[in-house]
Amino acid sequence: MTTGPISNGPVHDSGVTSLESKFNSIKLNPDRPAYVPPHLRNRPGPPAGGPGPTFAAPPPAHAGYQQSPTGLPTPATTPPAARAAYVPPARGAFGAAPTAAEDGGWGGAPRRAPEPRGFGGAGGPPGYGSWKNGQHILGARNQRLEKELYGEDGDGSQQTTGINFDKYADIPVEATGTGVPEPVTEFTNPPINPVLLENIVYARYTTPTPVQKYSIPIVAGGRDLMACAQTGSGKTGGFLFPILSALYTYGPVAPPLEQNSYGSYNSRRKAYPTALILAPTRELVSQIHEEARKFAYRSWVRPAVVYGGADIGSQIRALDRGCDLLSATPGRLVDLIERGRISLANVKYLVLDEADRMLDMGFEPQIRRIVEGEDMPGVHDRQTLMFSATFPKEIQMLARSFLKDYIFLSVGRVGSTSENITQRIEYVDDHDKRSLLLDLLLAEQSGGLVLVFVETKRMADSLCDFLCAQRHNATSIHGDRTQREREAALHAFKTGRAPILVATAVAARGLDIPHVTHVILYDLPTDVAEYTHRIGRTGRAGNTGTSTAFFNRNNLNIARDLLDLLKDAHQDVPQWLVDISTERSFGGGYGSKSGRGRGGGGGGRSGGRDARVGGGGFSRGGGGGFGGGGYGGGFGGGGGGGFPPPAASSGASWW
Ligand SMILES: Nc1ncnc2c1ncn2[C@@H]1O[C@H](COP(=O)(O)OP(=O)(O)OP(=O)(O)O)[C@@H](O)[C@H]1O
Repeated sequence: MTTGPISNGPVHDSGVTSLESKFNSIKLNPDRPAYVPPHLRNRPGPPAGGPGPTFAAPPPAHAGYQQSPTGLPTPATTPPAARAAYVPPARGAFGAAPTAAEDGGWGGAPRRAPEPRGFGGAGGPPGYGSWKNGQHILGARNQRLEKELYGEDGDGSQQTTGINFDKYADIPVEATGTGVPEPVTEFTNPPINPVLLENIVYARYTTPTPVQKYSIPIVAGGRDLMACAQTGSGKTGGFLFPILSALYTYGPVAPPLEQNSYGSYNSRRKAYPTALILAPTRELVSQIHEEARKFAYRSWVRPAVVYGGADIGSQIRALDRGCDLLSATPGRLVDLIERGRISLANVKYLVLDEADRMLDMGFEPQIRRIVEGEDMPGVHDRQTLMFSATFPKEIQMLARSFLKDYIFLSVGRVGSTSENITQRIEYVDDHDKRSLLLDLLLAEQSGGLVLVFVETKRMADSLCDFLCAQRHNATSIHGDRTQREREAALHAFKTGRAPILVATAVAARGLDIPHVTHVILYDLPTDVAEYTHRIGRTGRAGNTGTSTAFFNRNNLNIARDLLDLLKDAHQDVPQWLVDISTERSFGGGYGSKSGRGRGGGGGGRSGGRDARVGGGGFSRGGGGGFGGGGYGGGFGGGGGGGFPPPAASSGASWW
């Protein structure tokens, strides 16, 4: 290597001097009414005092709660008797308890809930339940399916919680908005439906993470939610748990009349999901779908998934087998809506996962079309939930049009990274990056998987080729690879056949891959929020991990935000980064991507604070601009320099 990287260690004079000379030539220029849940709105007749839905007695096959031969934990939380005639408790935030959700009960006499799809009720295949005559009929246990969904103890297929999992409890949480309910402290009934509790036990979750503790009662109380919580801290459960719990309690919603006018489905059957989860990448929606399958086990709810690049015919056939909770990428969803295969008329729960990404320039028009331009119920007739680890203020402001009187939840310090990740920043010029990468791979001791992020598809290919030529088992994932190739690459990586994955931003968000111990940012993104998501592929669920970011003069625009983020996460900060950032601060010029800079939108780095709350608490020199205190402030002022979404995110093709 001709120029060694500058390490994070103590900075010697010579290092500073050489850096100064490096940068010398650089010009730094740059009392609410009782709540009626969405399911129950527009129902004729008051449900007051009516009996709640009952769970049918479980079939004998699983009544005894035998120890599963798969070695899965045996649910001890819910004795069978409790499930046999479960009546949901009166819930503070809800109005009267709902009546039994009998067939036809949702929308008045002419509407009729569909018969349990395909499976014929209690006699359905093991593992799949149904809803009949207002009763939730659990499917029998299915050992093969349990093994598939939950893995076996120690088989490495599932993310296990790490030594720092309990420390999540110490993370400060801020919930703002009106009438924030008390968080739950445990997975218990109430408020969680017993069917879901069993599946949570199968998944070996013992304690809810902070975002789950808050989201469960918030969503159960009928509220909209914007939740900002660190990467790997359980946001998926944060939306799946309360939604599935409600679906198990209240049962299916009858499709509109058009569907049933002939008493049976015609050949062009339409899916009417009750819950819709939108996420930016195919791999992420697949992952969410797999999580949904885990927690929908034995219930009446049929999760489904649609995403681009895969055979649409088989996705349509899968929709025909049931689609109550749909995970989708926006493009394929629009396609299926246009083909008349999916209607959003029954959507009661809308989730935007990675919401800031879903609402940036690349996706926002599609999202707006799906939410406002099709047949989805309006904002007051559905619950809308948004989740991300980062939430720039400008995106929060944009998001408001999709939400009603929402609660903003912030888990952890301002848009912060998890302290479970040891973050290193190395100064390295472009021509030395390959050499440093090889050094890092050689020094890799953990035996874990290494994820290497690059900025372009071409770079992903060429770096992967280079690593293979250097006898490293590497593979790559990016937007120019076919879906089959992408899936094969991910599989090879997960199983350790190719323990190095070179990826573009397509793998930056949401992916939860066990045993990723090191994330290397070979190229730094232009935006610190993206940095947060990329390094967040390690250090998940209380596990520890390391990230190494390669920094050079091309990354000056991110220097100050990076510095602040490292400090917030109590990381070692290289002195040269402090120097560069200081120089930048006084030199003026480089616009901050985050809105944290001068004249910024009054926001935190990645927007970990409720944009409705004025005062710009996390703003540095920011203009406030959101009403200056209290709620409901206007969206005036703000100044420039806030958060222009990264140019790169104006479309998906770059990844
Ligand atoms: N209560 C829990 N107990 C144990 N493990 C959990 C719990 N909740 C979630 N997990 C596990 O933690 C891991 C991370 O969860 P998840 O993928 O939902 O994180 P996330 O917050 O959505 O991350 P990202 O911001 O990257 O999307 C997953 O493997 C999940 O199975």
